[in-house]
Amino acid sequence: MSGEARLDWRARGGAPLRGELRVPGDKSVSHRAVMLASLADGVSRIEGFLEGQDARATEAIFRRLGVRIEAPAEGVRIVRGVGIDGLRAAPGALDCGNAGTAMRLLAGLLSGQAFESELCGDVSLSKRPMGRVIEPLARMGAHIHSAGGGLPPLRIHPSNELQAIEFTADIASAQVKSAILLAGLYAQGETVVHEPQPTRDYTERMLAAFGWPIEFAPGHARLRGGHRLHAADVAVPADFSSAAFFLVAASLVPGSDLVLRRVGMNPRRTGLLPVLRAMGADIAEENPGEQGGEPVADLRVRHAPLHGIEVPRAHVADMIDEFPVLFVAAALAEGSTRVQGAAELRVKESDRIAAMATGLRALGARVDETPDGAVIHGGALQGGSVDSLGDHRVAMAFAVAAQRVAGEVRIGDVANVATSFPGFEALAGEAGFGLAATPA
Ligand SMILES: O=C(O)C1=C[C@@H](OP(=O)(O)O)[C@@H](O)[C@H](O)C1
Ligand SMILES: C=C(OP(=O)(O)O)C(=O)O
Repeated sequence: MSGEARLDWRARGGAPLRGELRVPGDKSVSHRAVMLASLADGVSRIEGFLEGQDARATEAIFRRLGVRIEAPAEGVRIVRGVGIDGLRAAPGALDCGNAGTAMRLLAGLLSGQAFESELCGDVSLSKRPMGRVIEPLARMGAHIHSAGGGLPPLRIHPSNELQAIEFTADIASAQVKSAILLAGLYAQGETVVHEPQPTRDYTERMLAAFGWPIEFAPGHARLRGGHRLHAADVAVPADFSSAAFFLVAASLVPGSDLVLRRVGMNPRRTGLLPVLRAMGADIAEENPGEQGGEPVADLRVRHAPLHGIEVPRAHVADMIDEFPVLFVAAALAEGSTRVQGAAELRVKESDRIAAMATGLRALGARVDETPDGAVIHGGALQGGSVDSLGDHRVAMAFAVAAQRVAGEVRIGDVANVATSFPGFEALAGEAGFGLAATPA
């Protein structure tokens, strides 16, 4: 989060990736579990909670808003819900750290409260667009003021009563959809959201699990205000987006054979799988099951030569956080890979198209950037220095690239990996990565 010492990595090819591992809990599910458990009547237990800075930022905010949350063991939270109208004002700004999900979902949820609040974030979050939630929430009657140009910090003034809207989104964003649905809990009438492409549906699924009447199908959701949430236990699956780094690394490193245990397989998250398979990857889904209402499976990945493809636009929203590591797979594949329809990557924790293109070029790759994607020409990479720009997924993607590089890759500004994947270095090292932290 903001203010932490800068850290770099030195990464180089290690051993083939072998064995079994379990990546930490899903970030999207962890944020939502704390939010809904806090607003529920009764005591909820969350297991598999992500002990990463993003999810902990949300947890800390709800504590400040008057919710008692105990942490009896790693990954476990006992949340004593205060009821749908039980939050109380907190003095000073509520710090969302690096988490866009926290800020956008809270903008919706706090719009429905009878008190004023302020949301702030770190340097990266302070550059991310909030107009996409401010504008529809204003149509519902919310009063949100941004510091300027739709950027954080956001000051949310109480409004007398929110009115439901029917909203047709022009960007595929689960955060925008969720902000509107959470405001809709407090609105008069029926709130409806239509999306240009279906996005992750955790808010909808979890509202249903906490007993709020909601109708949803891919690309559409509708609910009415005026109900109550009932405490529920949440078992958070392992985060597919964290597993993705190992799926690509094991595909790339000869001799690898790795099993990733109990990975969340919500179809709105697994778009990378058909794309990697179309590139030649050997990934098997074993022991399919269900955990906390979400599909899960063990993923067994073995080394296989990859070749370039045109990434179908239809998969973009379902793999939106996996593009940094997909760029790495493409740079080490045979032939070229084209990514289109992914302009959203430019407004994540960094401009992920520019960050990946610049870093891959520093390692000798040819990458042609376009406004909404890139053409990545595959080949061999060499050692060099890259800057993650403080973006956790860019940092981990380059650690993956280094496993197939002749020479050392120095990766700058990696402390934010702890936002989504605490313990990445240790887990990656156990699996066979050559990776060491070094003070910058
Ligand atoms: O709703 C969520 O939990 C998220 C939605 C996505 O963002 P957008 O809604 O901005 O696409 C994703 O990139 C982010 O990591 C988590
Ligand atoms: C975009 C991401 O998260 P957020 O928007 O919550 O910062 C991410 O984790 O890749």
